Amino acid sequence: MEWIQENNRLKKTFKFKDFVTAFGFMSKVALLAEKMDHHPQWTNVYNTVSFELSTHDAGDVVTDKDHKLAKAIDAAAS
Ligand SMILES: C[C@H](O)[C@H](O)[C@H]1CNC2=NC(N)=NC(=O)C2=N1
Repeated sequence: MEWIQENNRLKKTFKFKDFVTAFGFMSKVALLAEKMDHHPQWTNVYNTVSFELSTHDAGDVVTDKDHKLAKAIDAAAS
């Protein structure tokens, strides 16, 4: 699955083999989000992590910052 843009959100869901692997990925994303000063809206259920990215400061729309974070998230997952 790729990132899809709908309702002013950039969305993607990642599935891992188990919770520990999913949480390891989330730890990486937390650090890179902090470094980028751009933070995802996300949910985690067991081995699944879902993102809905938008830029609150820009009025909750998708900006270049979200596209950059999406790329970094993909890199963290691979
Ligand atoms: C003060 C701080 O730089 C801002 O509040 C940053 C933090 N992280 C953020 N994350 C997201 N997703 N959108 C923002 O507008 C945003 N703003």
